[in-house]
Amino acid sequence: MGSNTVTDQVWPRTADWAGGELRLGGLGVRELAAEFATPVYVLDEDDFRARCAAWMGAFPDGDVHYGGKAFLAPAVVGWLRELGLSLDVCSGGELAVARRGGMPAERVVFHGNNKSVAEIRDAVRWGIGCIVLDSFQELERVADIARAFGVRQAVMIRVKPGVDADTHASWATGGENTKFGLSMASGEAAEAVRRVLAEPALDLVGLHSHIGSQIFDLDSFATAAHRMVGFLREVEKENGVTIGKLDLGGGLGVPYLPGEKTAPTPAELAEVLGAVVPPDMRIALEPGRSVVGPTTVAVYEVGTVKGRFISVDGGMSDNPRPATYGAAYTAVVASRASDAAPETFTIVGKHCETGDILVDGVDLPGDVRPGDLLAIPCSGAYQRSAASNYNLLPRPPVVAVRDGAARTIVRRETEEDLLRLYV
Ligand SMILES: Cc1ncc(COP(=O)(O)O)c(C=O)c1O
Ligand SMILES: N[C@@H](CCCC[NH3+])C(=O)O
Repeated sequence: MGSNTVTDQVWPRTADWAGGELRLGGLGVRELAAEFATPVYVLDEDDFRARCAAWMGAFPDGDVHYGGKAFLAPAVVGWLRELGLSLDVCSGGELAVARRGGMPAERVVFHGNNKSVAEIRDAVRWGIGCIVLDSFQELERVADIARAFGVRQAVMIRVKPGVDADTHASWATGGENTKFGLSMASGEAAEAVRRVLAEPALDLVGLHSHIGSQIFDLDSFATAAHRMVGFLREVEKENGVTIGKLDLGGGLGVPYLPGEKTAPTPAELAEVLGAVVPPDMRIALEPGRSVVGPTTVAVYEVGTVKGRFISVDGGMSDNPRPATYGAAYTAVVASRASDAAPETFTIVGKHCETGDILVDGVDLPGDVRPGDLLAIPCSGAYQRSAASNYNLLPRPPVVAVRDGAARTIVRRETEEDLLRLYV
């Protein structure tokens, strides 16, 4: 463990080491921690932009909608806008951030299995590009609201393609046994197509499916695409219409651990889909994790070392993934070099639960001590966006680094923020 190396795929593009210190975007973590305090999420903006560009390059004739649920901030919306991506939102809150970030309404798609009437009204009033219908009740609601505003609302229908992708059960959404979408197999989805086509206030622009998240197997995407293409052609024929767009959702996985299998690239996904989807069908994709996950490094300060337990200044409130899903991470001592022999440690947070573990077993220099900075890579997706105030910890900031400059894009919560809701 003499000198750290950043040769592995889990680190963002601009990560490097100087004298045992991790540098991101040209800035050392010690300097970042001194300026922004810890815990802090450091986002490599060049890496984010490069990942967006890779998606755009892989689907030059399609649409890339960033899955905002993975991580969203007005600054991120600005980058997406500039780079030509569209944006998926799944709540009124995400919609508000899209708006704050200046995303044109027509480039925003609204998802969710239970959008409220208020959310739908707000979206339609704003002129949202598309609403993805998830149930018959919602179909009626959106039609009523569009009629009331005197507009014809563009919609897609979310279809269950009947594909059980190989991933954590909580993240698999393409099978019959999921709350999302309408079943292709039972005829529900075909009935939804008929009802939308019969409704003058709705404009059916495409069909949508999303088989789940953190998926490495491109065959699952191919199978879903194959079923969706077949279904789309079938309903086109039955109804004598053309449905231009096939939105195949997000879900491409990323490696969290050194040496883990590499993730398929957007280009590889495009190649697989290109063999299944006819060229006259416009493809849309909704990558979230594969855009933002690897861009961000979580930096914590060690507070205590007790036997094999290293306690840091965050925990399950800023990263609920290990406690919720048993998600595995790696970590390094990022603030100094050490020649001490490695020992296996468990990195824990400061919450009142034994399950408050961030990294369950990682080799670190045996002389790790209070004041050291630990860096956990691949911390960009479903962490800050899923953070809570459990035990009334303020949620950490997200700092974007680029070319030797750092700027806060989400600030740290303060005690005042925590107290503001109490009446
Ligand atoms: C409809 C939809 N689109 C896109 C995504 C983004 O998925 P991921 O972050 O796995 O790419 C999700 C989340 O799984 C989703 O539910
Ligand atoms: N929250 C999950 C992903 C959920 C996918 C959202 N549609 C995770 O941490 O990996």
